[in-house]
Amino acid sequence: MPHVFLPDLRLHYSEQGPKDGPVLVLAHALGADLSIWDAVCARLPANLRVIRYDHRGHGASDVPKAPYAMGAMIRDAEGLLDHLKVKDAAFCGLSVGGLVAQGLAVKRLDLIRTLILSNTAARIGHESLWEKRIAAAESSSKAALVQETLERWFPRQDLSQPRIQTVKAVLDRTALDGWIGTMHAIKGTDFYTPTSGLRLSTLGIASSDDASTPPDLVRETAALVPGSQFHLIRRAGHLSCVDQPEEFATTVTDFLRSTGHMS
Ligand SMILES: O=C(O)CC1=CCC(=O)O1
Repeated sequence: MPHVFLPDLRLHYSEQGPKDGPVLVLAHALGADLSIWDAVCARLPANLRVIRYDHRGHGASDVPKAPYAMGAMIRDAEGLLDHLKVKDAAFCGLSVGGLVAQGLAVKRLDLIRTLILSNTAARIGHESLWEKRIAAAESSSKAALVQETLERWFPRQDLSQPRIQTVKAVLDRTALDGWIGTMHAIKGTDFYTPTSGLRLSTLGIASSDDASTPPDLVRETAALVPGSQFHLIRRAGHLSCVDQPEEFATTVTDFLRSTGHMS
């Protein structure tokens, strides 16, 4: 799988579809990696060029020492798209990936033509929440961090289900520096004002059982961008792309067709 060599780290990414196809970029959640999109990617139209990447500190990207800044995470996405000479992409970010999506759209509107904000918000949680989570991650075991994350992301679900065990294996592999470093980036991020200034086609996707970024929060975030659309996925928790990949892929595809991003 390829890496792009950015000034301060190597970023891992993958591509599928024709090089001259309309581009969809997928950015994953905290502690995860690009594999959380596997089931969605298998259901996307073949004429899309789909680019996924691992945030710094995650997957097969390099793991700088914590803490990270949101500005650095946005620069990573910017560096990847510049390296691939991509313009006018649709950018779909889930949770912290959605923060990167908003920040990149604000910074480089030439790169992003269409925004998909999945299970995310202009601000995710309060500083005190992230301080508590960082302190807990620093003092307790990695197993405890993974377990409480799974319980929060997949509420009332049997965690032994194969698709959840696959996510668990990813979380188990994620470096603690990557996880904690990214929590610091989320803690300091509030995009309410910059996102309110965005003018581009935008879709918010929320899940009925997402306690981390509840439907009303996602709806309010998408509504910061005039003319935005909103879709609620039922029977899904924070990782809507894992819980309901068919509906996720259909929702994204229908939206991209409705905006003229793809045929
Ligand atoms: O861990 C959570 O509850 C939610 C979350 C925040 C950022 C992210 O990617 O997931």
